[in-house]
Amino acid sequence: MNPSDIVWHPATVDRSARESNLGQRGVVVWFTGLSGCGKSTVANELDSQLLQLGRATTLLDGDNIRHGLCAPPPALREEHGEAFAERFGLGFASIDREENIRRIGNVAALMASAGLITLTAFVSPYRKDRDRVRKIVEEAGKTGDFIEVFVDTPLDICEARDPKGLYKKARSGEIKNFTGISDPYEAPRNPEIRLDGGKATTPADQAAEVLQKLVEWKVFATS
Ligand SMILES: Nc1ncnc2c1ncn2[C@@H]1O[C@H](COP(=O)(O)OS(=O)(=O)O)[C@@H](OP(=O)(O)O)[C@H]1O
Ligand SMILES: Nc1ncnc2c1ncn2[C@@H]1O[C@H](COP(=O)(O)OP(=O)(O)O)[C@@H](O)[C@H]1O
Repeated sequence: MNPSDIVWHPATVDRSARESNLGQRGVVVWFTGLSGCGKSTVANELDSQLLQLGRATTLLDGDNIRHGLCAPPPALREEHGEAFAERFGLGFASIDREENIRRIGNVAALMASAGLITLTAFVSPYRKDRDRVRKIVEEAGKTGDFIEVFVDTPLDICEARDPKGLYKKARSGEIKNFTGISDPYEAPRNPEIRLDGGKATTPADQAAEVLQKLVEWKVFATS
């Protein structure tokens, strides 16, 4: 197949019309960090705070997306067969994570193009993968549309929390390629926002810190 046979069709209703209808800019707020660092909790809290302010949002959470769009091979086998499951199912090898983030990065960019404040919560451990999403989102919109939020909670705190018992399994070798234990986490060098999970702050305060930046950066105005 020749890629040039697939031709972009310009939309009749453009992004700026959608954004002005909603009274906000479409952006991607990309939470990244170790398992258990607080990504989902803070992103959900931010989602609630934004809803209270009447903002149009959506939230894409790694755990949930891996139940559908990025399901693992065993979840696809019965419905689609072995070959399909092996080809399209995703685990946690670096190439699988790359495809996970590529798929979800494109989905997030589409949602931001629809004018939504798009919150995402993925471990997304590789800098290159996150930087690719930044590029996709900014090419679909403009510089400033991708807001990387590093939830910087030390590994020992994440491991002590271990809400799903995954660190315990990773330590015993039952789970392979576990981020922070047997797989790398490449911390962002210049995130737009860094939340210090090493100090005693509530998820509500952390979410409020992000919210304040969104207002400061004129994603929307508060009345
Ligand atoms: N090997 C390994 N490494 C990291 N995480 C693992 C692994 N196996 C399962 N889990 C669970 O899957 C959640 C991470 O999924 P993501 O899609 O966010 O991962 S990634 O961005 O593709 O790296 C992650 O969710 P969170 O704990 O919410 O971060 C874990 O619950
Ligand atoms: N700021 C915080 N202070 C204390 N505990 C927190 C904080 N943020 C999250 N938690 C707790 O840490 C655990 C892991 O949070 P979660 O949002 O599931 O992390 P992640 O999505 O990064 O895996 C949960 O039990 C949650 O209640």
